[in-house]
Amino acid sequence: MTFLEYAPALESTGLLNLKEHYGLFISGEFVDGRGTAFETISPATEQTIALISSADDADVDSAVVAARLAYDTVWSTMSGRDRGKYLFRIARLVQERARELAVAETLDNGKPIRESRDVDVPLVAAWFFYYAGWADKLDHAGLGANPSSLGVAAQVIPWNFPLLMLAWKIAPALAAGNTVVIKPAETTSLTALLFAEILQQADLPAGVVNIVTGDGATGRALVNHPGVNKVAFTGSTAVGREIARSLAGTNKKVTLELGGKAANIVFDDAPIDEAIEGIVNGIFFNQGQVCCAGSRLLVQENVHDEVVERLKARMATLRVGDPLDKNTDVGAINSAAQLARIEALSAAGEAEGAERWSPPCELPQNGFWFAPTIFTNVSTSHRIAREEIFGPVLSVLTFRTPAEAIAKANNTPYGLSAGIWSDKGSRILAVADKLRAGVIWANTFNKFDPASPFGGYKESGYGREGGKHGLAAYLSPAAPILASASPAPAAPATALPAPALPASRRKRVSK
Ligand SMILES: NC(=O)C1=CN([C@@H]2O[C@H](COP(=O)(O)OP(=O)(O)OC[C@H]3O[C@@H](n4cnc5c(N)ncnc54)[C@H](O)[C@@H]3O)[C@@H](O)[C@H]2O)C=CC1
Ligand code: BAL
Repeated sequence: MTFLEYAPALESTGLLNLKEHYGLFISGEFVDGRGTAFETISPATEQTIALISSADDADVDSAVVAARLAYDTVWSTMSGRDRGKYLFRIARLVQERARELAVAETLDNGKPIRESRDVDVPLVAAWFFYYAGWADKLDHAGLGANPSSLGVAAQVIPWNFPLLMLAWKIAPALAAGNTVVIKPAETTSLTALLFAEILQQADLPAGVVNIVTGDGATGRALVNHPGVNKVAFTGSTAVGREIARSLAGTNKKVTLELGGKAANIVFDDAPIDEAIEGIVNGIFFNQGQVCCAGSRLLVQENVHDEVVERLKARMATLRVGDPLDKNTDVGAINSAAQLARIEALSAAGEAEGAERWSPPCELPQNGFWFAPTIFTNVSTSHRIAREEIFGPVLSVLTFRTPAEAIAKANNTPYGLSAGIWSDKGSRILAVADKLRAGVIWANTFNKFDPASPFGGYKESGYGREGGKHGLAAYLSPAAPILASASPAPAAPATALPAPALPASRRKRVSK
């Protein structure tokens, strides 16, 4: 079924006016890609929404050339204050088109509309507002006076938060004075292309942001393009590792935000009602397709039975189904491939002896669905306790002492996030101090704020996004010019004048 046949069902929303075919966004215009176009479908129905262009190597090259030209001629020479005005304008336009963006995101990704509407899209606007404020304050980014932008940033993003990850990448890059070529994930390119329309509405100078759609081959061509100065990637640890390897020995600055296997630690003195909500939010938000999901529940042994019983009762209230229904709690899995991964790991959990439970729920016939699932009797050696499932599947382990909780929480190759639930602030601080995780929530989970740095240790990647750390990832310190004790030799009379450098790249002479 084509989108046009499917469209009447959406007309009731009165919001979406999608095209049948979306091109690449290069130098401020939509252009056809030279690769083979592909369909983007609704994971909740498997119906086609639109046809998306695919960028080949030549298209990627055009996008990088456009970004370089915009960097050299417009963006790196513009004042921070003026760059900030564009970011503010983008944030306002995101707010104006918020309902449309939320519906499109839910349609293309499968996440509940309640999340797109109340979390993803408001945070997108918040990210642009936040970094708009930074654009004329780069001297305070922690890199000394007059830090310089890097040049062209290549950004590759995943499908779990399509528009939000785009904002996490583009907003700090632009605020710092870089230009961008970004590649959305192949299953969720739609909202990036609606965002391109917003860039046109905002009159952002051509080439400052370019969007190339396609699969992993497009991403590979982009990150390896010699005209790129900075690479920012969010996605699987396997691809992150490949990117790190392929960029070793180049002078590209790299940030990688990869997988996770977060421990959500519940002590026996925790506020249990709040903890149950935090556990549910930690693993069922966005169907658990979240790199920082609280996928391992570590619960103190003496409250294990009570917590599991209350958790199951709460899970039985979750509504699974149509993501466009505002009462839905758990939507569709993003793709058939992701569903297959979740099913395979869950089957491995059962085969290894863990006890599996899901509330009774009727799943839709078409589309990609997985019921909220909890595994008890899990041991640390089980695959479901070690590997990222990236689905609505919780593995429950127990501990007796804080030391055991810390040891189990850190017993993972990942180090992205963790949660601690306890009534005692001193205990929370003492445990947090020993957890090897980049983000630690206390008596809450899955809270995001643009001012707060986000990123991991170990196989969860390196670098931080958000806050001034996220800004610094797109800057380099001004090169110091050392004052000489003896006077500098006079320039020969015939010397040519030095070429004028853009203001942001001029070096400061130390006093
Ligand atoms: N950290 C996170 O937020 C995410 C983690 N994942 C994890 O990865 C698993 C697999 O999901 P996938 O969609 O296959 O992730 P992936 O890492 O293959 O895809 C993420 C992005 O990277 C691009 N890509 C793929 N290969 C590339 C390459 N060689 N060079 C440059 N870009 C490339 C993709 O087109 C997509 O835009 C999931 O089950 C989950 O465990 C997936 C998505 C997001
Ligand atoms: N990649 C940042 C949001 C998440 O998946 O946890």
